[in-house]
Amino acid sequence: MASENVYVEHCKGVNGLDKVILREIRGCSAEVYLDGGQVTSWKNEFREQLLFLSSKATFKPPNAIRGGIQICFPQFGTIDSLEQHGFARNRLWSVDPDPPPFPANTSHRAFVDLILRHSEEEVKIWPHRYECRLRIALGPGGDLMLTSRIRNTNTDGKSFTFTFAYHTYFSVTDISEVRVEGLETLDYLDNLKNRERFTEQGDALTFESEEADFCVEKGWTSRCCRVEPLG
Ligand SMILES: O=P(O)(O)OC[C@H]1O[C@@H](O)[C@H](O)[C@@H](O)[C@@H]1O
Repeated sequence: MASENVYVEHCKGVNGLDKVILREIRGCSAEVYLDGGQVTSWKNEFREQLLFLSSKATFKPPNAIRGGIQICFPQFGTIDSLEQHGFARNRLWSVDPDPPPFPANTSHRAFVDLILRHSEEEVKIWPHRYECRLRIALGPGGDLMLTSRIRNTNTDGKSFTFTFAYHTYFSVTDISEVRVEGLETLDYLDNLKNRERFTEQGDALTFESEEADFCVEKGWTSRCCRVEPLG
């Protein structure tokens, strides 16, 4: 094991890409690729996989890894002129060797802090300098926490706007049993119907088939949902 402790292991994953494995004593774990700063696996104490990772995921940078939790920054979806979901998911993040400590009252030992900074090449397509920090922590009970912080490092004091998303692919065995609560009665844009606007009328979002792709709008945030068959 090429690791420094049992909670955090730095090793190589598919195609020799750098990967970090987080483990907690009850058996839960998470895997994070530095490519995309992406969580690709999250298992509970029974070693059950909670995230979906496509069998078609190529693990060939700079292509985004299809599945897990993709980081969409500085643009979510096609809201603006950049490529869909921005470029952070195509970039190689680095590990912060000296991360700020957790607040004293927590007992987190399985965590990794990642950093992504602008590249001069990127500034040509998105003219801003930034530092994006992402802390991925696996709690003692197996809960997974992602905390992100974006810092504007433009030297000319220019502000910028961005959109951000944790684009999460959950693994579900029977889509007809899934209910998403808290978003009902909101408008949604159906991507399978040319982004036509509808209002969900039920007491929860449910899915009638494995073909669904929509974006729910709530205030200044939007949540997208796409259902695809395993594979
Ligand atoms: O294929 P991409 O760029 O990784 O995007 C994945 C999905 O992202 C979702 O946000 C969209 O609603 C889907 O339409 C899209 O397929």
